[in-house]
Amino acid sequence: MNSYLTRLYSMAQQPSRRIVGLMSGTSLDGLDVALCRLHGHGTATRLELEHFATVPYSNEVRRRIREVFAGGQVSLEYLTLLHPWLGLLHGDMILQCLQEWQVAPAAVDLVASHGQTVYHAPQHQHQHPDFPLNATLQLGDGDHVSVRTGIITLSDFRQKHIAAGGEGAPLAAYGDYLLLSSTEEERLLLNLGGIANFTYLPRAGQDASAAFSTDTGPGNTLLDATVRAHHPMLAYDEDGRLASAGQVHAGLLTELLAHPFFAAPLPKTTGPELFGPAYLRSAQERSDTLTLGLADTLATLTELSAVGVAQAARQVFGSEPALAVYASGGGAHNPALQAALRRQLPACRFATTQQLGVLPDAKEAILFALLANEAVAGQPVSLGAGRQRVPAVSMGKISLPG
Ligand SMILES: Nc1ncnc2c1ncn2[C@@H]1O[C@H](COP(=O)(O)OP(=O)(O)OP(=O)(O)O)[C@@H](O)[C@H]1O
Ligand SMILES: CC(=O)N[C@H]1[C@@H]2OC[C@@H](O2)[C@@H](O)[C@@H]1O[C@H](C)C(=O)O
Repeated sequence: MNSYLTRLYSMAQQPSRRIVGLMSGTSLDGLDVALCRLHGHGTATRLELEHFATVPYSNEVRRRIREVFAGGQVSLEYLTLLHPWLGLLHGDMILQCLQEWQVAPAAVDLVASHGQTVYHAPQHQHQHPDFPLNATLQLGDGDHVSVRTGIITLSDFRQKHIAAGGEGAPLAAYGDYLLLSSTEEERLLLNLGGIANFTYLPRAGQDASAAFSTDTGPGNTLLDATVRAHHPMLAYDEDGRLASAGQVHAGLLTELLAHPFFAAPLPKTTGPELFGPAYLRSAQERSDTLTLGLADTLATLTELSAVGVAQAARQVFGSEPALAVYASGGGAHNPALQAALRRQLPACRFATTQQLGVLPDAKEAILFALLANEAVAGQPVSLGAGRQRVPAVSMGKISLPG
């Protein structure tokens, strides 16, 4: 029998597994690397985060990803070359982290690699007549990660979710449900990444089918793109200082919110394919705000992200949602965005996932480690046939190093 399959089989029987979870998100800030020890599986899962780092992307790496990122017309050759190249880069970044943490690659059971989303195409967004289906594409080939690191690697998680009837995202519902449900309170886990999304968790032990995840609209992606356009040397508006000095422009906000995405029923997914520079420019033209100052534009985009979250919450929880909200993702570090969220959801209680023992920046990489643990040692996680088509499937393609 293939020795790697034997290894896979024996690790599935182990009481715990050491898994490196990876996430490279829509902000293109870098590769999140989370070395986790996962005990058990399913609702009995216990996770210890041993080490975490975000390995920053150089401007050159970001430039190469942007050649194909969320773009309409891209070079097929460039796309073909970038896929293995990113896999090798991610493999090297893993080895760099393990060396810094003094952990031998042989001591790691699995790598769980999300890869880099370069195009997300739910059917409601692409509406291509030839293809009545959801689709999504992540680059960073798993075989290259596996051969470069010598570690069995799971990758390309989102395809199974689509094959089983979902939109390929958000996948956070699985991890949030297994790790962060509480018997004491219902919770909203709010990821403030390039795209904002939340997971609703009923009280643990209640009807799991009520749990679901949905995107809500832009998080940081438009903020970052606008800052970069004005200050090419800046990656984002640190601590929301620029936005805090501005005023929300009501006319621009109205035009931004006029997009049908915001009124669409939940759950839904989106990406920078929709919430990109063209979307912003169109709203600026309609509201005659093309020459609006940077601070006021950023203040308005910050309010847009918060209103997107609030509108989605109101679609489910009524006009005055009064939930315990736990933020994660880079936007959790943005005081201007946090203030806008409190304005938009005054009856909610806000904290970060740090209060639940989960590092806000590590949560997405941890999710993929957990999904790999379920694929190898668990059973398909069933949240029931509730609001979100949350298919009970194992996810991830397995790459063997040899
Ligand atoms: N101190 C800060 N002040 C303001 N914004 C911040 C701060 N730190 C991080 N951010 C924002 O968070 C972003 C990175 O967040 P994160 O890593 O969660 O995004 P991502 O995972 O790439 O996105 P997605 O979840 O959509 O894939 C940065 O690009 C920036 O916009
Ligand atoms: C296609 C894709 O990569 N979607 C991401 C993106 O980033 C945030 C939001 O949009 C979420 O839907 C998803 O990632 C998280 C990890 C998820 O699947 O839950």
